[in-house]
Amino acid sequence: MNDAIGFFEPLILASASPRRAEILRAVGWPFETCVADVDESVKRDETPVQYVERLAREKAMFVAERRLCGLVLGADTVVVVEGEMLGKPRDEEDARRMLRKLSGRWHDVLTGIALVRAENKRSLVAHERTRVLFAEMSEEEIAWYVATGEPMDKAGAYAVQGRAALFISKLDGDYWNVVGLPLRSVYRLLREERI
Ligand SMILES: Cc1cn([C@H]2C[C@H](O)[C@@H](COP(=O)(O)OP(=O)(O)OP(=O)(O)O)O2)c(=O)[nH]c1=O
Repeated sequence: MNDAIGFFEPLILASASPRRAEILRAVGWPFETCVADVDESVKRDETPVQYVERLAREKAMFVAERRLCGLVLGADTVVVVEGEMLGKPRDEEDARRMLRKLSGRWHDVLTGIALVRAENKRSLVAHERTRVLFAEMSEEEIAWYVATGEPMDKAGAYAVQGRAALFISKLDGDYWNVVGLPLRSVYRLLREERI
C-alpha cells in the first residue's frame, strides 16, 4: 500500500521552518514548501491563542492567494510564561532573559495551525497547547546554551529537540507541538472537517 499518496492529501507547507518540514517527512506526508512573508507583530489586546491562530491563518492565506489550487498549511508557535508571550529572541541578551524566566517554571507552548484551500480560500483554524517544566538553569548553563546558537530562531529561546532536552523536567501534551507542528491536530482537523 502506498499510504504516502492514498492516505494523506498532499500539502503546501507555508513555512521556512526546517522543523515543520522534518515532522511532515517523518510520517511520510507528501508536501512542498512555499515561504510566507507576513508581519509577525502582536496586535493590542490580542491573547496568545488569538495571536497564534491569526498568524497561522495569515501564513497559509499568503500562500493560498498566490496559488490556483492545493491545500496550504500554516503554523505559528509561541511560549507563554506567567502571562508573557515569548517569540524568537531578538539577540543573545534577549535569549538569556527568556531562559532565566523559564528556569524552574512550568510554561505553555502554543501552536496555531491553519489549513486553507487555495481554490476557494475556505479555511480551518485550531491550536494546540503543551505544558513544559524547565529545570532550574544556572547562569553558567544559560551562558553555555546561548553560546551554542541554538536558541536564536526558536520561540522561547530553546529547542526541546536539541540541547535544551538537558533542561526539560516534564512535558504534558503533544511533544511535536513544542517542536512547531502538532501533527495529530492537523491530521484530526483534516479527517473531521470538510474543507
Ligand atoms: C519551543 C520550541 C520552538 N521551536 C521552533 C519552532 C518554530 O520553527 C519556531 C517558532 O517560530 P515561528 O514563527 O512559529 O516559525 P518560523 O519563523 O521558524 O517559521 P515559519 O514562520 O516560516 O513557519 O520555534 C523549536 O524548534 N523547538 C522548541 O522546543
